[in-house]
Amino acid sequence: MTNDAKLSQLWLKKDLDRDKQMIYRRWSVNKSPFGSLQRSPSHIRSSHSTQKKDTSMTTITITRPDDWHVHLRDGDVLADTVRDTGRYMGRAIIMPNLVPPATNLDSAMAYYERIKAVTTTNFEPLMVLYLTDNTTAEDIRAAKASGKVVAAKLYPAGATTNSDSGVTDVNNIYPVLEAMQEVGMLFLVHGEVTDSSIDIFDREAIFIENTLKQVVRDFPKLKIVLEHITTKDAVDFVMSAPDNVAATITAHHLLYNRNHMLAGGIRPHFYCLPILKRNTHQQALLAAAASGSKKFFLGTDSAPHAKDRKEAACGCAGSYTAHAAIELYAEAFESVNALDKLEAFASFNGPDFYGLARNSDTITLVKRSWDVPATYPLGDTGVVPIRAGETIEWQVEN
Ligand SMILES: NC(=O)N[C@@H](CC(=O)O)C(=O)O
Ligand SMILES: [Zn+2]
Ligand SMILES: [Zn+2]
Repeated sequence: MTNDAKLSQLWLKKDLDRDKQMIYRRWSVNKSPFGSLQRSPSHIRSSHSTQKKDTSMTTITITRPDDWHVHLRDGDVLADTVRDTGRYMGRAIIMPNLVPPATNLDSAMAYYERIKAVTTTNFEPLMVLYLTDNTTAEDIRAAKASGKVVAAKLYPAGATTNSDSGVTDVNNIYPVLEAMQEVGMLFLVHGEVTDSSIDIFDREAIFIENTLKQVVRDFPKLKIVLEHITTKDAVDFVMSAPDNVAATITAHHLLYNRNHMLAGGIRPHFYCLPILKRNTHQQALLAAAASGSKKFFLGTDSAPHAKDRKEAACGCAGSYTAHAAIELYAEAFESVNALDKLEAFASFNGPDFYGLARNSDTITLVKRSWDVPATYPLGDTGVVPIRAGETIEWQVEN
């Protein structure tokens, strides 16, 4: 083939791709009951420019999202994490695994006040109690009555970062779960067994079999969120469970699998718990998120650790995504042609499951590549975010 012929084939392919995109866009505008997908007028687009990506003004406007699982940490890093999450998230479920953890109404409310003190937007933190073997039904009732604490979290003792004072046996908290079911407080679950003889890649699936199925059976009215699911097993379980069972999915588990973490060198910033699984599980998570099922919603599990605590002989578990949460989810949904499902996942399914009102205003995402910094400030240290030194394809308009 001559060079010219090759070139014209290339252009033809580009045009076909563009046609496909236009069809998709039209379909989205017509079919999506939520959100709108628009393109800027053609006269401000350059036609065959190599900058197509930068000048192509595909935009999506969606109801303001919430983050149903985030770690803001405490102390001098709080201003940094709250700034990132509060940039456009309406609300967030604030994980209580501080040192020491927020185990009762007083410590949760003191934490709430520290967050509010550094909040500069309309962002509203939703508080969570950290369950221990010693949590009482009375702790639950008092927390619920405050109106500020909406959930309590099960960390199996030793399962993840700052889980040492977590629950050693789910049967120890049965009276607490009884009270939660009665007063309508959500039960959030880090779903992994802690038995050291169980392979780390199997810990979620075995937790579902050995513990979660039992709790779902014993508490039919308790609202349960299986947090940060990572396996097809979890997707199948949640899909077939009754309506009181739902799950959050992180952006990094939608975008990555264990090859990204382990092939060609070990990349500690992808190390989080539950650990990234093989790509078939990633595909199952993408399918679940893109299915439109109301059972799945946005929970970033953005979990910052200082750079030197991650890049270490024994690095901490947790990945930082709050700098670009909805932007990364947009990439993930776009990768499976499901941008029309992003709004329900990010902005409707969470509040609907929690029994809270949806946000009433909107944010706009623009398809425009930007460079992610190598680090973001985190108190007097820095955190290496997901995609550090690389690009992200979507940007939120200010
Ligand atoms: N996800 C993580 O890998 N880490 C979280 C804890 C958690 O959510 O399990 C953290 O607090 O760092
Ligand atoms: Zn967890
Ligand atoms: Zn978490």
